[in-house]
Amino acid sequence: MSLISELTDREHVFDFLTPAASPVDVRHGPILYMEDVTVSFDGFRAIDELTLTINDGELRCIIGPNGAGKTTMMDIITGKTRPDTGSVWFGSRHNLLTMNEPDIASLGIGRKFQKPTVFEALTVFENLELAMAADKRVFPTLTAKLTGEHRERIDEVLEMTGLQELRWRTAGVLSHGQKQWLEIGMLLMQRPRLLLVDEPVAGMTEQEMERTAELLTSLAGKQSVVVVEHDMGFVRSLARTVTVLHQGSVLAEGSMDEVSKDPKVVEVYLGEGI
Ligand SMILES: Nc1ncnc2c1ncn2[C@@H]1O[C@H](COP(=O)(O)OP(=O)(O)OP(=O)(O)O)[C@@H](O)[C@H]1O
Repeated sequence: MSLISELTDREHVFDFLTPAASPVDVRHGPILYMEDVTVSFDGFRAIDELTLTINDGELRCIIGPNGAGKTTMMDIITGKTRPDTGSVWFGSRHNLLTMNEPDIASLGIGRKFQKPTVFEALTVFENLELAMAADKRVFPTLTAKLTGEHRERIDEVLEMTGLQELRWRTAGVLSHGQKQWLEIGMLLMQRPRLLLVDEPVAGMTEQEMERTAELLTSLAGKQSVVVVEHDMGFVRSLARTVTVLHQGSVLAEGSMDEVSKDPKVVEVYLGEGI
């Protein structure tokens, strides 16, 4: 079909209007399933036969000493790094190893890196608006004027992140913690199914850490959240299942109390205190 006839054919569904992907199917199992995943860099196994399951709606903390493979694991889930062997499934329908980074993101996997990357010159509201526009499922329906539905979503996210009062503030003047919450809010604008959050509380005050724990806890259930964190006090405050990674595979899994008493875990942390 030529471009002209495509444009004049009102029955035609344009590619950009087609839903990004079929929905995630979690009826028969977890939202994320990694099995026997191995990645080597110049012969060094950064991830070594890693098997990990994240349930739908779960809030999971991943801890582990430096170099344990936490970042590489996130890179594999988001399609940034391809494993040498193994399988990675998002629900029972989507084989993530056959997909590229943008397609994985549009399936509903959002990633928050350690440093906040908000648009400092824009207001909190504009940052959220822009995050919505970046969603290719929403972009075609966004007009110069926001629809009521879009405004409602921004209001919802402002409430979830506790930034209602700051909606007209320029993001550049926010505190470090507020910027982190705004960036989490930007990810939420796209209604992700799985959020990967890397060291959210690094550089935060005690009060900001408490607020972040509340925020992440409140997100669980509606979406699944995987938090990689070094701050053990914070992980304890989330009081969820903790997975300890070491040398690219799972060393222990359980509550923070359980894993911190595990002799294998104590040995790995070499008395640093866990
Ligand atoms: N692109 C790469 N090339 C070579 N080696 C790499 C690469 N990426 C990671 N590694 C190595 O793989 C291992 C795992 O690294 P990774 O960054 O995943 O660990 P981590 O648990 O996130 O560590 P940290 O807590 O310090 O962030 C490390 O030994 C690292 O040096």
